[in-house]
Amino acid sequence: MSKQTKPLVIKIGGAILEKADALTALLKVIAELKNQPVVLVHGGGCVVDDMLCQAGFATEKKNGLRVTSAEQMPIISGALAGHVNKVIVAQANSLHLNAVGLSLADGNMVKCVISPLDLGAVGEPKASQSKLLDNLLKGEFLPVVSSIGALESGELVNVNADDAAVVICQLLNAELLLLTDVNGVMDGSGNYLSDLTEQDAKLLIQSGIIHGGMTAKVNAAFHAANQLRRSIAVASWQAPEQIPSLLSGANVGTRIIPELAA
Ligand SMILES: Nc1ncnc2c1ncn2[C@@H]1O[C@H](COP(=O)(O)OP(=O)(O)O)[C@@H](O)[C@H]1O
Ligand SMILES: CC(=O)N[C@@H](CCC(=O)OP(=O)(O)O)C(=O)O
Repeated sequence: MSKQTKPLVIKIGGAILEKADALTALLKVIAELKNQPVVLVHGGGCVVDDMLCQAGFATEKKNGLRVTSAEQMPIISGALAGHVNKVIVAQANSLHLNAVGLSLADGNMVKCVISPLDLGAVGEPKASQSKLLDNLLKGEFLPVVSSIGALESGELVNVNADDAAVVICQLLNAELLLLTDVNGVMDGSGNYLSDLTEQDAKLLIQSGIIHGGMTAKVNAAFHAANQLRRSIAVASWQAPEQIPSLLSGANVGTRIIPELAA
């Protein structure tokens, strides 16, 4: 692995686990990315929905973000940092990817504060220390990171997985791919947009054309794009063979365009 190669953070939504062979297909593409350090950040919202429902909890979301009570945290952390994380790690290791499962709090990578959006035990993540990831990447491991974080006080918090991917990208000054179950962001006619500015995104969110989990994703992507001053791709995990061309700048999915401050 070249020390100069910028790491690539790939975020996958939980729905990939519900589509037979989709995760394996993506992992095979990752295995073929030569000399490219990769960190996989995953969600699992649909698994959390199922587990909360089985435990008798109702699911409430605001703009795609789960309102999280302290009583729900054992189930949510068990689903994301436990079940989903270990399924991905085991599958990656069956393809000899040298995967290691982590959460945001491991190695003090990320510190969280309670989100100001009145969502309960939901964390707003801040990049802290990259040493653990630097060492894992140097050792040619594949870090697989869940979106469970912790407050300075030690309490666990639930972090939206797109926000988790953005903070890991900031931590490593990495490239970021947000892979989801659709080909990108759609406009009001159902056409995929090849690029999206923040001004247009605000209008699409106000009119409800961008809604639910896509709102959280687009907001997270602008946060990253504006801070890193480069575009961020939102594309589908259903076509992982497109990842190499996406990395070389091909028009795949929707590019989230940064506001270029004067
Ligand atoms: N304008 C839009 N364009 C594309 N998808 C949208 C849009 N608005 C809402 N969505 C929904 O957002 C979903 C992706 O968000 P989410 O379910 O949170 O994905 P992930 O789990 O990959 O983070 C899509 O499956 C789609 O149903
Ligand atoms: C605060 C918040 O919304 N947390 C998310 C974390 C998982 C997630 O984001 O999963 P996807 O990427 O599959 O949507 C949740 O509880 O669903």
